[in-house]
Amino acid sequence: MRSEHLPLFGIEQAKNRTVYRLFSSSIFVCISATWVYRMIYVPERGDSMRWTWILLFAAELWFALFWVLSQSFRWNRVRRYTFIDRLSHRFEDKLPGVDIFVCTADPTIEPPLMVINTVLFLMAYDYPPEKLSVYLSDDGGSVLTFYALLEASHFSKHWLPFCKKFNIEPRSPAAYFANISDSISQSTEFQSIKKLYDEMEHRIETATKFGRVSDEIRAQHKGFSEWDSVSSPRDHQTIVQILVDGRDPRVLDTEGSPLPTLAYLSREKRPNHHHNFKAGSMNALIRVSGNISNGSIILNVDCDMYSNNSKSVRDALCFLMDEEKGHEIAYVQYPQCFNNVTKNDIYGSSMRIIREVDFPGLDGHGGPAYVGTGCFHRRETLCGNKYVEGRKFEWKRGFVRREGTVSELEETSKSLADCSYEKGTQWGNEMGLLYGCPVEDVITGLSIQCRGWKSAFSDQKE
Ligand SMILES: O=c1ccn([C@@H]2O[C@H](COP(=O)(O)OP(=O)(O)O[C@H]3O[C@H](CO)[C@@H](O)[C@H](O)[C@H]3O)[C@@H](O)[C@H]2O)c(=O)[nH]1
Ligand SMILES: [Mn+2]
Repeated sequence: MRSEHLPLFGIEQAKNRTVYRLFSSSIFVCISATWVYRMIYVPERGDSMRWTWILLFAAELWFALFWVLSQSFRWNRVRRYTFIDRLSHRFEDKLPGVDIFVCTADPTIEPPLMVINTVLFLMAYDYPPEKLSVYLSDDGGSVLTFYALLEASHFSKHWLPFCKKFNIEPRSPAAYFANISDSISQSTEFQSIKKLYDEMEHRIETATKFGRVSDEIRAQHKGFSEWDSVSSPRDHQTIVQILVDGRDPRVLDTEGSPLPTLAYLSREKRPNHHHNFKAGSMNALIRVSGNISNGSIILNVDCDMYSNNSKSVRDALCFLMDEEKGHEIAYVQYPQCFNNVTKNDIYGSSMRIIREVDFPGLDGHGGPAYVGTGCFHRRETLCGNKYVEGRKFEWKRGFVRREGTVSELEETSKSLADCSYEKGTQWGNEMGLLYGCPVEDVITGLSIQCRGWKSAFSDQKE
């Protein structure tokens, strides 16, 4: 086979599939045994226990139906693997633009320092920076979050070269500094980056503690003036600020490499207008990013996350860009893990079951649900496109830069995030994330699958 025909990803049976099937069958035998027991020992007519017995039997049948349905998608567990080197070899200069959305809603529950740690690992992804844009949506409309993001834009000029030079993982500064070996912590480069981080942390914590940003800091950026007219988090105009313009040849990190674009968005909020929670902010992000960078791939993460693999973007693209099967896949979902579960996971390992059993199983049947974070979408499919058999995506167009100065882009973006923009449109219904459901992510994923698309689950742990 010529190298351009080698697939970018493969699928294999998950490990221990037979063991799981044996386990599952043994449970089915036990369930059947309880039915036999219920049928043999039904109390006689007139016995007061008779109806209780029959009702219990009905409940057990109902439970068994639920159990059989859930086994049906656990039966064919699969595992996917990718060939990132083939992707780089064939597509390095045609890689698409990737727009990354981070959502935050409240500076007290979601401290600005945590939010910018998420932003910083995203900026440090191993991907051409001129094709990467990170957007922070702040539903809290908080000047503290904006200030922290401004600090992050300065710190990223040191952090990104550090990550690249030492090839570190994970690239969230807080997570990285929390698990450091003694040998690394002796190096001068480590000590100087740690010092910069600690100083930034101190400034952000101070501002957070006092709940305001000093006039001295306010003078550093024109964006702060937007807060002069903000009366409350639930009543303010749209704020769009591009903090790093990746197109600007003068904006470079300390090693002279370009930086990813970084933008802050706080959509308009009015007391009499329903804002539709995260789905509403995601839809505003889709439109605003479309006006600024218009990447054809969208990654969405919650503000309290980090990725443990800096190559995730490339990994996801192996699925979406594969010439043979990629055009069927609408989104690639990654698993979630939690750092703060108890040692023995007393919550019944439910997240482990999703990661190791349910999602690999769903992946063998057309793909997993979209769970709201760690998911790469195609912009087109998120905006309502239907799957058309035989239609392939054109990557050769690659990446088109938007024209216009930063202030022009900010100005034209504002109306896209206004309360009135969606009136009389299909946003929240046929386009973007769906409204009206507390799990907007799951129903959005299902509606994408109902339009004919498949999805993929990628879990790169070994
Ligand atoms: O009005 C809102 C409310 C929430 N969020 C953000 O949405 C994310 C998820 O909200 P959270 O309250 O943390 O919900 P969880 O239950 O922890 O999140 C899971 O479940 C949600 C609903 O299914 C998904 O949206 C999330 O991605 C998924 O991680 C967070 O980053 C929030 O900042 C907003 O941007 N605006
Ligand atoms: Mn959460």
